[in-house]
Amino acid sequence: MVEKIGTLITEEEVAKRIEEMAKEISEEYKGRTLHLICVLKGGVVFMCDLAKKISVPVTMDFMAVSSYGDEKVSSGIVKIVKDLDDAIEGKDVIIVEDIIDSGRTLSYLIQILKERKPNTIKLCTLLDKPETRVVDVAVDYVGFEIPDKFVVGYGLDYAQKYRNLPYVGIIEQ
Ligand SMILES: O=P(O)(O)OC[C@H]1O[C@H](OP(=O)(O)OP(=O)(O)O)[C@H](O)[C@@H]1O
Ligand code: HPA
Ligand SMILES: [Mg+2]
Repeated sequence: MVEKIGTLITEEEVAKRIEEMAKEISEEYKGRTLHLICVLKGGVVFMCDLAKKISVPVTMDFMAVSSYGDEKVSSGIVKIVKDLDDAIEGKDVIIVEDIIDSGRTLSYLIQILKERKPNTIKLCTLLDKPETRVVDVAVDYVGFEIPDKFVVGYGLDYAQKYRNLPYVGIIEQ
């Protein structure tokens, strides 16, 4: 089935906002090395574009979690599919996500990663859907607040499709 996709945030708007976020992060982490943790798969497109605009030294690691499967509603269970390769003890970490929706994924991740004793740990997400929050999470960097709509593109999927769209879209039923 081919869904019809409407545009919510254009490619240009995303690029502009990512530049602003990268500038803010670069200023805050001046003189330090920043360890970016990408939450796969959704976070990968955003993290690549964000990292390219950050001016302080950056290292990267990747973690894969899954709670949505092929559905539009979270199963409520966050499953680690791939853990980090490297220790984060003493590092200045930012967890990079495509979206915070119920909050379950980031709340779970921050909890388990704090136990590994990073020097600092912050959260960064391209999209935030505040209306659908089930678990409270303090996010440090937010690209855009969006309404309660299932979105795709820029890393976000529906049944694994549409991650490569260069903009954020909404599936029109
Ligand atoms: O705030 P939440 O309700 O937890 O939703 C946000 C999470 O859900 C999606 O990932 P998903 O589990 O679908 O895996 P994916 O990144 O591989 O698509 C998205 O990429 C976030 O990681
Ligand atoms: O709106 C969404 N779209 C795609 N994946 C998601 N995972 C949580 N919310 C969403
Ligand atoms: Mg997903």
